[in-house]
Amino acid sequence: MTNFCSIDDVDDPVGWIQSAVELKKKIEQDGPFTKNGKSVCLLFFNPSLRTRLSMQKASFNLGIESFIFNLNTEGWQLEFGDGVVMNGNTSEHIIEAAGVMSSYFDAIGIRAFASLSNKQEDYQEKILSQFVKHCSVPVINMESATSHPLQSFADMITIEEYKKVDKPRVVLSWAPHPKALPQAVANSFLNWSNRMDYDLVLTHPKGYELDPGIVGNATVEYDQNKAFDGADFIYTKNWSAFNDESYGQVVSQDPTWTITPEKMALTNAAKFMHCLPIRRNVIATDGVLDHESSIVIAQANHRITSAQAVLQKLLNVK
Ligand SMILES: NCCC[C@H](NC(=O)CCC(=O)O)C(=O)O
Ligand SMILES: NC(=O)OP(=O)(O)O
Repeated sequence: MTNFCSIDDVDDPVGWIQSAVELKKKIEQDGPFTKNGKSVCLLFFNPSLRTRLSMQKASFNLGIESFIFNLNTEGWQLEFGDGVVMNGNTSEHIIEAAGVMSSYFDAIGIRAFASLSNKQEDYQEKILSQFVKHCSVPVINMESATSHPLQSFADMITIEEYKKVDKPRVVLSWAPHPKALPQAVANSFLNWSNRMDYDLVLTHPKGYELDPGIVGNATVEYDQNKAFDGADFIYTKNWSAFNDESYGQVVSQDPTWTITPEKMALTNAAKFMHCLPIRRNVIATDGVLDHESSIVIAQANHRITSAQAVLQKLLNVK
């Protein structure tokens, strides 16, 4: 056979069906095909560099096969509503999609950013929660509407590695950005940092307050210079407004919040961190990013560490 384009290419269709039934049994008996016999599907509704590649690299390191699926551009448009009459634009319900993928893979990773237009749906985690509900295998959050735990796990590993005192002063600072970005990275950073032994400070302009339940025990300081005083780590991130009146909007692009070498000089020789991608000379200047105190590449490298740790624990592999 040279091609497989139609049944005309099949010399013995009935024989093929019979041998395929045997093949199915053999697949079930013979696996695993990779070192650990496991596979994961990584579903992306949004772009990615680090998450995609670190999850693939971590899978590779563990002998787990990873399959990438860019759902937005390559998949059927999914329906998430219960009881919907699907006579509109959506072609496949999450119930079937999750069921099928669960039958193929041992875990499913999802990246689905916030809409930034519907606060209730975003904070109810409309997409991630439907995958969790309808998948029968573990689901891995690869940045959802409100959180990015793989990032925060990597961030905490990085701080552990670079800290010089037992209880470092860790400052999460808002910085300007031309686009409206989710609160997910900042939320997760606060969630995870609140569980560590940090002197945790949050600084942002008025109007950028985050969910008080997530801010937790962090000290909120509206004066960025005061916040930076004595800091051991400066973790920078932009986020759009969380409050009901201006949810998901850019309410300030104040360039005085950009991280500069002068601001870094206020700290206790702090390390500079950012989850990346970063807009140079908007979030932080070249002078900050190119200085030896910037640990953004080491931080991004720990995305492999966190991904591998999560895959190991979830899939019970070594
Ligand atoms: N996963 C890391 C950050 C992803 C996203 N950043 C962005 O969309 C930046 C896009 C830009 O700069 O055009 C965020 O903030 O949640
Ligand atoms: N930090 C992070 O999640 O990067 P990507 O958006 O490139 O995956």
